[in-house]
Amino acid sequence: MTPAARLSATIEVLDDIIARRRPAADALKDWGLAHRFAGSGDRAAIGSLTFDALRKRASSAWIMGDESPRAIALGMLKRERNFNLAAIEKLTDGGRFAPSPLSEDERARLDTADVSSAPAWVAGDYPEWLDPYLTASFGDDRAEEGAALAARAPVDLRANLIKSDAQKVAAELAEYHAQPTRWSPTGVRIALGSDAKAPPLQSEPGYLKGMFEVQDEGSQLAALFAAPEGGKRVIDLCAGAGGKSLALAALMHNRGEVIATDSDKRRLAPIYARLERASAKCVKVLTPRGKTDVLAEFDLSADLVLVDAPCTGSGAWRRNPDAKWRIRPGALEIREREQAEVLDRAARLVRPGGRLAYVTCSVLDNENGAQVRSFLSRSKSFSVILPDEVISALGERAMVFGKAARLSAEGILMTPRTTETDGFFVSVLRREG
Ligand SMILES: C[S@@+](CC[C@H](N)C(=O)[O-])C[C@H]1O[C@@H](n2cnc3c(N)ncnc32)[C@H](O)[C@@H]1O
Repeated sequence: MTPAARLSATIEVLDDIIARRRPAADALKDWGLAHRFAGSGDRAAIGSLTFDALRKRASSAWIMGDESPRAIALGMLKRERNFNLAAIEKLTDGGRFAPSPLSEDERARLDTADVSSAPAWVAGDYPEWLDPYLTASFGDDRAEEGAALAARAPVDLRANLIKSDAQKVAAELAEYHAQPTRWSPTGVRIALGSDAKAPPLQSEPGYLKGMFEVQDEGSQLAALFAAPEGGKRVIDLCAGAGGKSLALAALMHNRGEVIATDSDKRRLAPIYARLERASAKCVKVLTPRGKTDVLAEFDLSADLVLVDAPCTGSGAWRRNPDAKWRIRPGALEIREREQAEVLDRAARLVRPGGRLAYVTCSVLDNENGAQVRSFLSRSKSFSVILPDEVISALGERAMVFGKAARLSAEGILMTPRTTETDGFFVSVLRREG
């Protein structure tokens, strides 16, 4: 396909996503099924154009004065891909399979419009209704924080300490210019090229041998800040596909036990293959069984309970940009209720003197600081471990990290703008002994 035909396809896919409120992955899959002539390179290119357009949806529509899929795609070429007017005209020359030529108005806007006078939710590319929530988290910095959440994310890997380390993984992936990350001692980062194409890492021998997993640096830091100790009992209450369980097991050097469970057995299913590949032998998976409490025997027994809570995922908008336009106020309320429930369940499992680490990949205070404050008002035997103490797990990097991240009375907030990670909140609480 020509670049112009790929742009036409992107507009078609965006139309499906926006008009029918469909998840981007479903719309892209259906487009591929209906256009079997498109090769894998075409699909990847259309996918990255679509995700770029979704990242910059509000600001692209703003500069074009139009919210149509065509306007969003054209605006994105200017905002995200830095195409000048001549380059965009070349893609819209009206040729076979190309989008129709630019109108006078489109030409003028692509030439001169910018977001300098736009409201914060436009400059920060997030839904208008979330503006008060992001103001609560970031105040006057919300447009810049939003813009950083609307940028592309690099690919982050976590070296599996059971089999390897960050230096070895970076050397193994030298062809992709992999570099150790700034904060996480287990992190390795690969920057994306200008076309946003990710390297096929899951076919790498090092991946197949369990040397590394794909995991954002912020998620790695959340596991590190939870400070699991070898030889102890750790419960990963919301284990999902096991990203944190694997990181915890590696930090514990496979000593002690990590009990991984989740309320949804379908989400847990991929954990088995991942544990096997990583040789994470200290992880025991407990599959939920109807109404039976599979953790009943563990009350007051855990040295550490990790709650990687169900959340809006607003901290991961860089990786999942259609989620930010699909989220609704009702969904935020549901997540808040689930978070409170899971925190209360976790509290019952923590032994006296043990710890509870509460983690979200959200930047909304309702899901973070407010949730912790509300938990503390219900659970008088817990108190927050000061963030300065928690981040000391970073050793000599802690001081600089403490200046970059937002530390509050409840915990630590990382964001793409401040720590160059996904948005993650971590609060570590101790039960009195
Ligand atoms: C953020 S995801 C977990 C991601 C996972 N820890 C990882 O690192 O890959 C949140 C998980 O919480 C689970 N969940 C939601 N409510 C729960 C509850 N009441 N008890 C246990 N798990 C719950 C969801 O099924 C989901 O898998």
